[in-house]
Amino acid sequence: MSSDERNVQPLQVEDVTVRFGGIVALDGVSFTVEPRTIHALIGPNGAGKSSCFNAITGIYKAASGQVRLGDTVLTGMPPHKVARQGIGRAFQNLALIDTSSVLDNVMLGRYSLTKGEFMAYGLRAPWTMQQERRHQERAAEICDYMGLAHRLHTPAGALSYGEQKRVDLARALCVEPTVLMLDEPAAGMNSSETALMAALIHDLRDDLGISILLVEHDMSLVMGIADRVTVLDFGRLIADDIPSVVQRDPEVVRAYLGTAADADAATANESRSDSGKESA
Ligand SMILES: Nc1ncnc2c1ncn2[C@@H]1O[C@H](COP(=O)(O)OP(=O)(O)OP(=O)(O)O)[C@@H](O)[C@H]1O
Repeated sequence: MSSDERNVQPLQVEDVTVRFGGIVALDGVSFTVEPRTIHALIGPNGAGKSSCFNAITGIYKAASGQVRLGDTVLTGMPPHKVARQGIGRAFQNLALIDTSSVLDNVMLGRYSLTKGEFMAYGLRAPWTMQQERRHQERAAEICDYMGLAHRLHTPAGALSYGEQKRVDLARALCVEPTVLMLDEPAAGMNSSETALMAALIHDLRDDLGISILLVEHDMSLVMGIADRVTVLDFGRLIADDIPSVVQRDPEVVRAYLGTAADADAATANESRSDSGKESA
């Protein structure tokens, strides 16, 4: 699957705040995903990464601020319209239909592009049949690129975890994205599977010439492939730079080590109180 010279625009997150009642999940966050870069969004648990992804894709409503793709304001659009602007998203928790074939699962990704044509499909107008064939051919081409050509008609539930991850990615690619958003692509993978995923993300960027925004907890993956890293902590942006600078940023080190130190302290406290119980 070669690059089709997509017009890739910067994705700009501008002063975005997301609230849930009294909780500020995202607090005036701004950063830019430059065209054709691999951009990582990291932070400890509860930092606001998923809220940021959901605000970009229209699942959460921002209390203030806006998200733009080039000159197009995405804020306020429903998720399927955001997808139609060229924002593809793969999910951490695979949401595949186990009993449907790989091709049918991937075709679901085409929905946002074909929305509005379904009435005509129902009436089986000749031009819609041609359209559907074209969509299926494109979905099959994307599956081929993802190494799934021999699995097109296999039920998704019969695939290995690694293959299912690739089906989910193929589905995200079906909206012909200029920005591909990946939510913990290496979650649940061992080190060799993670290395393969890193190579795949690199190839996607290079072959398609698209931008990639990923949330990932695996720091070796992030630092190995990202051109730029944005770090969130308690909903605030604490760093936004190239990986080598972010790694040495004292506030980032504190955010991560602080979490680890707190966890150690909590464990130590628990074992202290447990031993206290035993001796009581
Ligand atoms: N739908 C929701 N309703 C209420 N609070 C929410 C909701 N979604 C997120 N939050 C809260 O917003 C804050 C940020 O959560 P978010 O899931 O965005 O963080 P995260 O960085 O993605 O965390 P993790 O790495 O654990 O997935 C947390 O305090 C969380 O409890």
